[in-house]
Amino acid sequence: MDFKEYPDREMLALSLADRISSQLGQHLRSADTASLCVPGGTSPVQVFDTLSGADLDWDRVTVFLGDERWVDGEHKRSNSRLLRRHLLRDRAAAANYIDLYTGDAQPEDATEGLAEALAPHLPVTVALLGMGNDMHTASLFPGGDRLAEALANDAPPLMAIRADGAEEPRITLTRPILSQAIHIHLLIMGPEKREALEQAQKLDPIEAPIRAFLDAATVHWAE
Ligand SMILES: O=C(O)[C@H](O)[C@@H](O)[C@H](O)[C@H](O)COP(=O)(O)O
Repeated sequence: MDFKEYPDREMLALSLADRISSQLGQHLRSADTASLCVPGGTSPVQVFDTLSGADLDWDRVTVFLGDERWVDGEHKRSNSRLLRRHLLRDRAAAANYIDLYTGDAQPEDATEGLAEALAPHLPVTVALLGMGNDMHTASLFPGGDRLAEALANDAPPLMAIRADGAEEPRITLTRPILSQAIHIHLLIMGPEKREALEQAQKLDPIEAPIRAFLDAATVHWAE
């Protein structure tokens, strides 16, 4: 695990957005397309705002979330809503966006179709992850009803998951898809998350799902 500490959140956002756009740009030098998987939640807003203005061939980049809350795209808890407001605008408005919320009654109904839609964009070029204080990442929650299946090496690319820590049913990319990303970044801010990260390093993924990605990740932290 590579740990980077920044003097403040603004520096973190600028530097991480620059790193992500450089890695996508570098990939596009030798490939026709690139893919970017991003988290929802609240932490990535500043990174998204900066990244949306990056000078990239965005029309060759496919963007999707690592997980989505099973709510309508206009709901205030929708991660897609956050993305449309902060990432998929300015230059990044030209990106190809795969929305994980399909409008199906249950996330289970959407997993197969989405797996087909994502397949041409794998492996993920850059995966940006977030983490909750309970050490979940994407919607891989400790105690999640299908967590063990989602962490297995043979997990399907996406799964529906329900957990006490999640307010609504979720759809999430699973361990194999996220861990096979070419570049993995973890964005965390504040002392509680730093403590949670230290704790996670001592635990198994079934107790601390973020643990499954730490060896390959660059962690970006600011107070
Ligand atoms: O939909 C979600 O909730 C996420 O994708 C989730 O994995 C998130 O990244 C963490 O919960 C951190 O969230 P915060 O940035 O809000 O702390």
